[in-house]
Amino acid sequence: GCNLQDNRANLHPLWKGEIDVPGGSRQSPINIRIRDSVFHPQLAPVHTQYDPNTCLHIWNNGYSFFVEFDDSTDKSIVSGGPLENPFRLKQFHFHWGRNNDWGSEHTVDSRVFPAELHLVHWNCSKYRTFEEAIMEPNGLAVIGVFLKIGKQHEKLQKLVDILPSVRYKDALTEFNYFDASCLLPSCVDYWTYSGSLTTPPLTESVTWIIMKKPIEVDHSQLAVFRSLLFTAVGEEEKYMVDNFRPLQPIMNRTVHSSFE
Ligand SMILES: COc1ccc(CNS(=O)(=O)c2ccc(S(N)(=O)=O)s2)cc1
Ligand SMILES: [Zn+2]
Repeated sequence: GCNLQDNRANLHPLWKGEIDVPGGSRQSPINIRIRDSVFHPQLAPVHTQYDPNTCLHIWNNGYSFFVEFDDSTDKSIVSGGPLENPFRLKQFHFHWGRNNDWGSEHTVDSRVFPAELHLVHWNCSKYRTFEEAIMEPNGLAVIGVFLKIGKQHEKLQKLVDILPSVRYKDALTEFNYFDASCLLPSCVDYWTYSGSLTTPPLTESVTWIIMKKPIEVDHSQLAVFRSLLFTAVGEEEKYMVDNFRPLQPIMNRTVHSSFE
């Protein structure tokens, strides 16, 4: 968006606070302009090795629902691509809209998708804990995967079926044996750039890896996402929808692609 947008536009409906980080030079999400991306032949495929037994639980944190993993060992990691060393999987979550016309955080040549998956990993070679890593410039690696409406995603259904048990903010339920690699597209092509968390604390600590190809889910699966609530038990119910951050200026960043 242009800089002339009035500052009301920068008050997020969800967080009620400023969502521009003063002095932020590498904020996310961004619009990926394919013709401006630079092919980097040295960018190897990203390699994920996820152990389904490291899956712990699922919880509603009031922004999205998070599936959290045991990150006390190197059992579930991502490596290769733009990463100098392996990063441990901490959690994955999604962003989606109130309808199928929008919902993703990143866009590709201004194309919006109905939802976007984020697989969050932290640099266990350089930092001791996830909480430490989120404050550091190369502390996190987040794989972004676009969702489009199509055939039912069979492996996702196990997750969709349990969502009613985390309908309210702060609800948590046990969730084990889930292989997160089933959420990755078969095509290995991706874009990568330096950015930030898209929710508070908005720290500029993320190496983003955005997969070129979306995965398909059917409309009824996404409809269940929209049945979740931002609000806790007893509060006036607000449906968890439109939990995406507006596009941020690219500033002087280059998006690299792993493909020509
Ligand atoms: C002090 O402890 C903590 C622990 C965790 C957080 C934020 N949670 S988080 O790091 O998992 C993410 C937030 C936003 C993400 S996105 N949409 O960019 O992938 S990931 C804050 C403070
Ligand atoms: Zn996210």
